[in-house]
Order: sequence, then C-alpha cells, then structure tokens
Amino acid sequence: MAPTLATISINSNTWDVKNFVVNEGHGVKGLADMGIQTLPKQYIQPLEERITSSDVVVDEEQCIPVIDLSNWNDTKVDNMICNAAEKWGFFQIVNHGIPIKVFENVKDATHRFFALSAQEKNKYSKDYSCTNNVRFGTSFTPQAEKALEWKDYLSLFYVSDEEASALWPPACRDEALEFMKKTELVIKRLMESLMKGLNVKEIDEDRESLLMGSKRINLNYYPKCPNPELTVGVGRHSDVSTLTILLQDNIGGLYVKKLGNETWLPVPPISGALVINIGDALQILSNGRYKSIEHRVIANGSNNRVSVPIFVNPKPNDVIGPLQEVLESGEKAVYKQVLYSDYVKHFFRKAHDGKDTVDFAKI
Ligand SMILES: COc1cc(/C=C/C(=O)SCCNC(=O)CCNC(=O)[C@H](O)C(C)(C)COP(=O)(O)OP(=O)(O)OC[C@H]2O[C@@H](n3cnc4c(N)ncnc43)[C@H](O)[C@@H]2OP(=O)(O)O)ccc1O
Ligand SMILES: O=C(O)CCC(=O)C(=O)O
Ligand SMILES: [Fe+2]
Repeated sequence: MAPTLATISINSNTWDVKNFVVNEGHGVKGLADMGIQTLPKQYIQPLEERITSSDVVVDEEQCIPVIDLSNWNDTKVDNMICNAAEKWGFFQIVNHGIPIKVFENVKDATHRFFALSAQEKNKYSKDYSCTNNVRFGTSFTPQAEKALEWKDYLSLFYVSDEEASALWPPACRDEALEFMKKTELVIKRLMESLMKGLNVKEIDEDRESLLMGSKRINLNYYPKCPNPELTVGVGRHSDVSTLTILLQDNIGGLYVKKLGNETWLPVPPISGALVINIGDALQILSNGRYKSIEHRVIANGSNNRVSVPIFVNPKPNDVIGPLQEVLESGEKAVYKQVLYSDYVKHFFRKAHDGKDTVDFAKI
C-alpha cells in the first residue's frame, strides 16, 4: 500500500523507498504519481554521471545522420548506412515503409501497460513472473547500483507467437508483436547493407543466427521527475545487441557520445523516424569497424516520456568473435570468441558503466 505524502518524509529513513519502488513494484511511476516534490536521495547520481549543458553540443551540423531509405536499391544508400555505422554508430531512418500507426499503437500500449496498478505490473517482475522471458522492472540493476535510475521498463524476449500470446501482458502484447513484425524487413535489409561493407557476400543460416537470431523488445517509461538535473533516466551504456531499432516519442532526452571526444549530441525526435544504433555484438563481429556508441537518457521535469527499443541479437548459445571475412585481409583480431549469453549476463550483473562491457571480449 502506498504511503501518502502527508505521512512520509521521503528523505528521512522512516520509509524504505527502494522497497516501495523495486520490491513492491510501484516503480518510479509510483513515486511520480504520489506527487513527490523532491528527488529521493537514492536517485541522486554522482556529479560525473549527470549531463550538464557544458557536455552537450547543440549544432545542426553535428547531428547524427538521417538516412532516407526511399531509394534503397541505390548503392549510395548502402554506403551511407555503412559510413554512419563506422563514424557515428547511430543514425535515424526515414521513408522506411513502416506505417506510422504501428508506432502510435505501440506507444499507446506502453502508456496503457504502465498505467496498470503496481499489483498488476508486479505479476511480471523478476520475483513473480512465471518466465524469465517477461520481466517488469525499474532502473537497470537495482541490486548492483549505488544510485538508481529514473526509469521503469517491461522487457519481452521473443520466442514464438504462441508464447507471446500466452505470456506477454495483454495490455501491450499485440502492439509490441506488431511493431516487431513490421520492422522485420527493415532489420534484414539494414543487415544486408551492413554486411556488404564487411565483404560478407551472403547471410546464410549461421550468419542469420549470429546477426539476428534473437530479439528482445523493451517498453521504457520515464515519468516526469522532480529535480531531473540530479539524476538520469538511463546511465551511460552501449547496447549488447547487434543492432537496436529505437522508437522514441516527441519529448526527447536521448544523448549519444560523439566518437573521438567527450561531447554528447542530442538525438532530436523526428516524427515517423526510427533511431538505429550498432550494439557491442556487431562491434565485436566487425572487429571494431562498426561502433557501438555510448548513450544515455536524461530525466525530464515537465513530461512523461516513453521509448520502445527492439534489441536484435545473436542467439544466446552463439559464440561471437570477429567474422572470417573481416580478418581475411590479414587484419589482426581485437576480440576473442565469447559465448553471447555470458556476454549479456556480464552486462546485466553490473551497473551502467559506459563502454566497459566490451572489454569482456577484448584480447
Ligand atoms: C533494463 O534496462 C536496460 C536494458 C538495456 C538492454 C540492452 C540490450 O542490449 S538487451 C539485449 C540483450 N540480449 C538478449 O537478451 C538476448 C540474449 N539473451 C540471453 O543471453 C539470455 O536471455 C539472458 C539475458 C542472459 C538471460 O539468461 P538467463 O539464463 O535467463 O539468465 P539470468 O540468470 O536469468 O539473468 C542473468 C542476469 O541478468 C539479469 N537480467 C536478465 N534479463 C534481464 C532483463 N531483461 N533486464 C534486466 N536484467 C535482466 C538477471 O537479473 C540476472 O542478474 P542476477 O544478478 O539476478 O544474476 C539497456 C539499457 C537499460 O537501461
Ligand atoms: O529511451 C531511449 O531513448 C534509449 C533507451 C536505451 O538506451 C535502452 O533502452 O537501451
Ligand atoms: Fe541503449
């Protein structure tokens, strides 16, 4: 049962905020819904983890590339994709052919899921979910973090339509599945373009497994936050996927690190666009040619925000390492062969710490 503002003093030790948010399943949305006016101390991030205006470049010329896919048969588009993957690690795509209604539906479904009661959402938490493939949670790894992050999420690992029908929450199941299905072709074509740049001529069955053998969709909810400047929505990290396809709403707040220096660039919301980023698994497979870039999300003092990433991954039992075609020219391997599920477990067992995850696979 949620305490009322009148009966608690958030920053005193009389109320266990972490228990309320994490164990009882209220999430940060539960705190925001209570109307708290001051950020609980558990969310105060060290200075170096907060994003300040001096870290940020706001310059139209310095934005991540926006790639128009209407002429995908033109090799210039392949080149733009490979170039963006090498130089930026992040880009946006427009004119991709996916109906905008699919995006609206999955964003509405995200709001619908997070509007459920804590009791209902908590049925999908690590402690109560009947499967590891469906998980409602908050922050990133609350058990390992010194300071919590201002975000709740629902994470859905896709196995089959039958499993999704049986186990994914009805409030968002159909819309999340539809978003996954409608992005399938774009994901395949992006991979084909990216493989051309690595001299991989054909995506056979083994390669298909390595590049896109499993998928996870997350629904992220960032409620309006008191004192947003003291905390983060998501801390500095790179994704452990091969590719991430991200749908963001119109609020903004995602920042990516510029390759080669310490500045951060905003990823401006573009109606109808999808944000694409290279993950660690593809950085490893490409022996460092394609870059998995650090990114983070700020908290917002005025609005709730949602985002929906699809993480495209190897299969958990795949072993990943630099592709043979990349090393053919005599290039030295920078990464060793690692079991993908070991890599992901390593990522999930520690707090967000920027790019350090990929060191796990360094030779
Ligand atoms: C949540 O905030 C996030 C998330 C992200 C995510 C970025 C990505 O790139 S996600 C893509 C990850 N790739 C895959 O899921 C595909 C491959 N999957 C696997 O290899 C496995 O399914 C597995 C994820 C390793 C889980 O295997 P399992 O045998 O079930 O292992 P467990 O022991 O249950 O879990 C290990 C460890 O991880 C934690 N964990 C598992 N799943 C999740 C999840 N969906 N979200 C958060 N944490 C998860 C689990 O609690 C375990 O930790 P323990 O301490 O309890 O041992 C980016 C940024 C964000 O802010
Ligand atoms: O919310 C966003 O814009 C990005 C979230 C993110 O980086 C993630 O879920 O991995
Ligand atoms: Fe991410």
